[in-house]
Amino acid sequence: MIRIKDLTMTYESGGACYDALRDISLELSAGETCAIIGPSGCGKSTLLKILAGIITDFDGTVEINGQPVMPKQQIIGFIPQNYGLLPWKNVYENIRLGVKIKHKKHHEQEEHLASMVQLLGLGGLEYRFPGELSGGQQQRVALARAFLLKPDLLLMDEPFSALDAMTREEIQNVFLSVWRKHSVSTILVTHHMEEAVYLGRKIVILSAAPGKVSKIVDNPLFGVDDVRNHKDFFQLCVELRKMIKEDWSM
Ligand SMILES: Nc1ncnc2c1ncn2[C@@H]1O[C@H](COP(=O)(O)OP(=O)(O)OP(=O)(O)O)[C@@H](O)[C@H]1O
Repeated sequence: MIRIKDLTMTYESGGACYDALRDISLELSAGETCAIIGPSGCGKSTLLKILAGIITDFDGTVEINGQPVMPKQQIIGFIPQNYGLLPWKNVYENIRLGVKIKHKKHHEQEEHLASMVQLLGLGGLEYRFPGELSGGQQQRVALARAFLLKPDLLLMDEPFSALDAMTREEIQNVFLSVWRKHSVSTILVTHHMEEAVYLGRKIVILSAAPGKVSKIVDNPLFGVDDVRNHKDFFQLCVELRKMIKEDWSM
């Protein structure tokens, strides 16, 4: 379980202090997915960095399975906005990196790695370096790395943003099928309402800066077969957009 209670995070820059996040409280059951949506600059990436253990200076409580965030002991998969690939390592090496760092048994991973490469459409690119890949291909490498790790918590910062519409839908489906197999607790940041409704069992709407929780929606459509073609899916997206428009204009 992920538990965030009264979280406030303040940045200091050029002698000025400002809150990036204020009084955030949120709970996520083990194996749940949560989509976070909020206006630019409201602190979404900051929240993920706190959960990843990259930012440690904050007020309030953040726990993963009853423990404070301890990246050395917990397996946390984090896909940042710039994908976090090492430019001097090829696709295979980048994908392996996470499990290598976590000292997982290597031979067990090899088969899994090969199927992940195929699943994410990276076949034939294994020996290319990140600088020789498109943005969408780099994003898929980052996804493969995170999926292979089978983390306790998966954090994704706009993970599908560089993909064209068709590939995006395909990879969202890949994500869901991997998630169904492993039930990884996942928090993803997105700017796309359809993506939030498709992938988030819970949808958290943050207000404009400093980010506060303005609404938590338990998504009744999460996991419904072929939901993108349901009229309820369109309806929920429209309702949430309306809610956001009112909230963000306040
Ligand atoms: N290292 C930093 N030092 C000072 N201020 C920062 C730092 N990182 C982010 N900020 C500021 O904190 C606020 C929240 O930033 P953050 O990147 O978390 O927002 P975001 O919601 O992810 O934005 P976007 O949707 O545009 O990616 C912004 O005002 C940003 O300028």
